[in-house]
Amino acid sequence: MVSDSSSRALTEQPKNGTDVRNRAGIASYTAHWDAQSSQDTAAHTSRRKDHYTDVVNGYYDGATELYEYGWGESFHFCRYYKGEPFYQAIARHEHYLAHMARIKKGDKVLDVGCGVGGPAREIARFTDCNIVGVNNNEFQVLRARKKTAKAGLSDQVSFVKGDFMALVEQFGENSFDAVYAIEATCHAPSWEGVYGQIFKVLKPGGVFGVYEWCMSDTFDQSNPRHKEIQHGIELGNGIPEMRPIALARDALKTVGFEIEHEEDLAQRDDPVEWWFSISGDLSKCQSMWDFPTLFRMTKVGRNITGYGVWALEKLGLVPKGTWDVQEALKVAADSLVAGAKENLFTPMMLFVARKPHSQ
Ligand SMILES: CC(C)=CCC[C@@H](C)[C@H]1CC[C@H]2C3=C(CC[C@]12C)[C@@]1(C)CC[C@H](O)C[C@@H]1CC3
Repeated sequence: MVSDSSSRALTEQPKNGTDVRNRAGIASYTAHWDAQSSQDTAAHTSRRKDHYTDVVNGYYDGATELYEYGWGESFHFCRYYKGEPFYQAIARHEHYLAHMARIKKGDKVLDVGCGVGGPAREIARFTDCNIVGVNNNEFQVLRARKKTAKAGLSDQVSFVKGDFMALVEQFGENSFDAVYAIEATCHAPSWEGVYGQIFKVLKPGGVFGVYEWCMSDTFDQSNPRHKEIQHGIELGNGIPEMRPIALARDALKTVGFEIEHEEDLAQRDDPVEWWFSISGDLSKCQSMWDFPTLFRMTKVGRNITGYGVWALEKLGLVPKGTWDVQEALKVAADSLVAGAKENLFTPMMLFVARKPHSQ
């Protein structure tokens, strides 16, 4: 059973016609970091973790429409096979997680940090399960509900505005057959905090599957180049603190999970790298349908988007600060590609973890 508070949230009516975004939050988003990675200290990190809701909401209030424009409705990366079109690969990555988390027909599943619901809709169709998506960004929750209604899936997939650091309060203990998170729990101030909540809302014997964003084992905080890449990934992606793989593994174990499988999917010997679609290299285009997605990341494509956002902001058609977030997204793309090439970062550290039956 879900708790009263979540039932209330599930029946909340969208505020039609109202822009729920926090404009001041968007305008001040980049101020959570010192612009120079060398000057961004432990005190900055600690402040971002204390104010993670403002950091993450400031980012997504500004970035969501840009994401949809540049990437679609599933806000994550994926592996690619040769000749595989972009959206097919994105969906396959979601199917793979559903398969690894053993999600089956009729299961009650929680999607932690569900974005605008692209993965939830796809996994619901793929497995015939029922999904609740939780997300602390109201703008995304409203968009997720709208898109889901349009897809005719509202009976199967619903969305709750809520904090992933307080899932028990929202849903009650032992509520879900399975939980998954796709490139979302890196926004949490601590992995122990969010994984601990996930552990509690899972039924005993239930599985948690996650694609985690991590710095790799070769990452060295004291190396200025590594720190520069880490800083760019944080600032460009609304992440209070980028942490190493070992910390995610330890956090899962500390809160009580048994890790059944782990694999950094970025380390597979893929002929098409996961980061090709943000590299701006048109020669890597896998299908003609992917041309628009790839073109947006070329120098010309980036400039067109940049001027477009600048003009929209001047005309008051997008909130003030959206241009800054768009600039931060360029930093994101460059830092992610650098992190991948230098083997310092993965967006697809897969963990499949089970809550013991005895709990
Ligand atoms: C932030 C986290 C944890 C996950 C999101 C991963 C990706 C979906 C995004 C990471 C960088 C983003 C960029 C864009 C779309 C979404 C990402 C790939 C753009 C392509 C959106 C359009 C802009 O003009 C350029 C962006 C570059 C970065």
